[in-house]
Amino acid sequence: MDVLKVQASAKTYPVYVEENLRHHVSRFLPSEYTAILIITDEHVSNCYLEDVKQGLSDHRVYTHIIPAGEKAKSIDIFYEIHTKAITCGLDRQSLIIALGGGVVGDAAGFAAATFMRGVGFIQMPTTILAHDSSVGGKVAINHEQGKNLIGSFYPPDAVIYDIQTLHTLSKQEVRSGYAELVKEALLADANFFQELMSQRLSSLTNRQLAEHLTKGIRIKSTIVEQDERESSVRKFLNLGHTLGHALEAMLGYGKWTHGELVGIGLLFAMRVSEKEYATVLPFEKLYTWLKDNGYPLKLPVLDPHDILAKMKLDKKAFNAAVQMVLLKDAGQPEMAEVSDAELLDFLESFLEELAQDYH
Ligand SMILES: NC(=O)c1ccc[n+]([C@@H]2O[C@H](COP(=O)([O-])OP(=O)(O)OC[C@H]3O[C@@H](n4cnc5c(N)ncnc54)[C@H](O)[C@@H]3O)[C@@H](O)[C@H]2O)c1
Ligand SMILES: O=C(O)C(=O)C[C@@H](O)[C@H](O)[C@H](O)COP(=O)(O)O
Ligand SMILES: [Zn+2]
Repeated sequence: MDVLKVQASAKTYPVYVEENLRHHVSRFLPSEYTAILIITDEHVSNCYLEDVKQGLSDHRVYTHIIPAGEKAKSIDIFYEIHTKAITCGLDRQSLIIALGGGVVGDAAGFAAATFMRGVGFIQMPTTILAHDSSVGGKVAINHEQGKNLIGSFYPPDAVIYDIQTLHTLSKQEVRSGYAELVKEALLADANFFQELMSQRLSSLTNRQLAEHLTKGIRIKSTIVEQDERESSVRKFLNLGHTLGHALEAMLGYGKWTHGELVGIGLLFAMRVSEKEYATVLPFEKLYTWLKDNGYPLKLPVLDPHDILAKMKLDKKAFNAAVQMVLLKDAGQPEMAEVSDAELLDFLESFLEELAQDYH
């Protein structure tokens, strides 16, 4: 089995990646817990909750099912998880397991970080995208006005990634997850980027998927180990997110997937980079790959001023100035401050380019 180790300041935690792990979770628990509360969503619970519970039959186990989708990263659901934890009698030696995609991981993780000021937490990702969200310790819920504005850094005790669960994902969710893999490739591994650009998502084999996920997790863990709390290089993992997050908040949480909008954000970051560094990036290659693989690229009509206002809520902003992750080349990210006037120009021409369908 592939077992990676991630070194955080508070602990080193294992990331297990293999098929069928959900049936044997007890084997992978890193310590004794007094009780376990599994948080999952309404889709994942139908497919996998029973399997996980059976593998934990030697423990006192409770479950709580939250709505599927981005709307569950809300203060109401967060409060609901706390209420459930209190009702079930969880104590400081108890464990919260997040069984699901990034939404469950982020919301349950933030509840675990705050319940009694922190209880045990294990990530059991069930989406491709969650190879990214389950590693690194970022946990959060959304504010109506902006993504992940209420959150914490709270590394898990372990990540148990049963990649057999990925077989039930919809095509849209496969696309969403691959956008984060493309982001990681663009940041750190130009060969991996080329490999992904020659991959049709509809013809992925299990082996290819496992290899891509392992490469993505390695890139992510290498970065977060250097800068857990995002004071320097971790900012690079936000490539494509300054615009992506702004659009998620503007278009209504959950209408588009996180990865779909990160895909558009990557294109925008490339265009800004090309202008800032007078360079040529593989914009056309990425655009064509996104299009060929069915990513939606047509945005509704949006006012660049409104987008800019949302971009300023980005957590990387400094003194009200937008800081973007740009690329000097594939594998060479840089942070740069981009002025409001420049951004308005870039946004206007980018939105026009997308509206004209580029080709
Ligand atoms: N914390 C981080 O570092 C980090 C990193 C990247 C993204 N995120 C966050 O992750 C979230 C997106 O995560 P996501 O894309 O996993 O979305 P998600 O959790 O909403 O899952 C997507 C959909 O797939 C369903 N689903 C999940 N697993 C399934 C399975 N195995 N089979 C069938 N259906 C399944 C879910 O019910 C949901 O409807 C966003 O909120 C984003 O901000 C966080
Ligand atoms: O782990 C990170 O750091 C990331 O930026 C990964 C992103 O893919 C992820 O979407 C993250 O939640 C964004 O963080 P935020 O701090 O911009 O909310
Ligand atoms: Zn992301």
